[in-house]
Amino acid sequence: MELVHSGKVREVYADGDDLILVASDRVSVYDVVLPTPIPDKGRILTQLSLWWFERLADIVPNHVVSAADVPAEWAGRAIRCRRLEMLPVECIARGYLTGLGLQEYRKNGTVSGVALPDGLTEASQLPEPVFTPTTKAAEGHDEFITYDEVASGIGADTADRLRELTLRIYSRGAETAAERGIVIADTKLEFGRAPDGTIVLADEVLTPDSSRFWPADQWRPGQPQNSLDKQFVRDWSSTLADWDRTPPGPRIPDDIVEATRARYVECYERITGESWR
Ligand SMILES: CCOC(=O)Cn1cc(-c2ncnc(N)c2C#N)cn1
Repeated sequence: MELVHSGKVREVYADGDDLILVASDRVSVYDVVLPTPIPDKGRILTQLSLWWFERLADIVPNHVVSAADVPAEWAGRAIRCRRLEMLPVECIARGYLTGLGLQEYRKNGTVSGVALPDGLTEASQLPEPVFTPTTKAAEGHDEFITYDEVASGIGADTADRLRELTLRIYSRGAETAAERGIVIADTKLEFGRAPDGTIVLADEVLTPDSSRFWPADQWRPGQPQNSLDKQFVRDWSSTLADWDRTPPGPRIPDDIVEATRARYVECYERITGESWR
């Protein structure tokens, strides 16, 4: 099995015509992968992705071949996927304004070329979810691109399909999560094209690594929101006077590791309604 990509929190292997996506227990904050694993994080987020893939199958086909037919050492945290021709667009849907989207809005009043109402602030809910695609930058941060730039790159029909699918998947996810007391503020999806031209949902879907998960009962527009999953690590890391937020970063204390693991279990249990075994 050949390693074809090693990311911050995931590896991708080639196995014949398939790929194996392997989620690690690594956690990344402020774009730095910290050296201490969060036990079960990879398994929890993989099982959450699989739960969403199943429930989104009426909207879009997905790349999952098998969650069982993977090497034993990766059991539960790897997915065998069909190899697609990946579309070079990070398909982001935003229901709330924060992060780079808020920065863009404060500069231009738009995000990815989409005009937004005046007077929005940190964590404002948008009148309706917005498709704000970015490029897949090889290095550094992804760059916002407009819908027209997407269309000129991959064709208007495909761009339209990606926007429609991204917004429908986000809305389904956000509505489902809201019923469970979780705000999914935004999410990043990736799609590929199957040999017959079908657009297929790939990558991971609606996880706390690909999306912002906020506790709904603490939502207060006008201030940065607590991350449901990463806040303990963020708060702890911000108390470190002697860490300049460059790799490798300091070891995470046991209590923060355990509290963070518990939050990933909570995300899984609240979204799926199933207890984590
Ligand atoms: C240099 C960047 O490399 C990666 O991101 C690796 N990567 C490839 C894929 C992928 N390639 C085909 N078919 C797929 N189904 C998928 C998925 N998911 C995902 N990440």
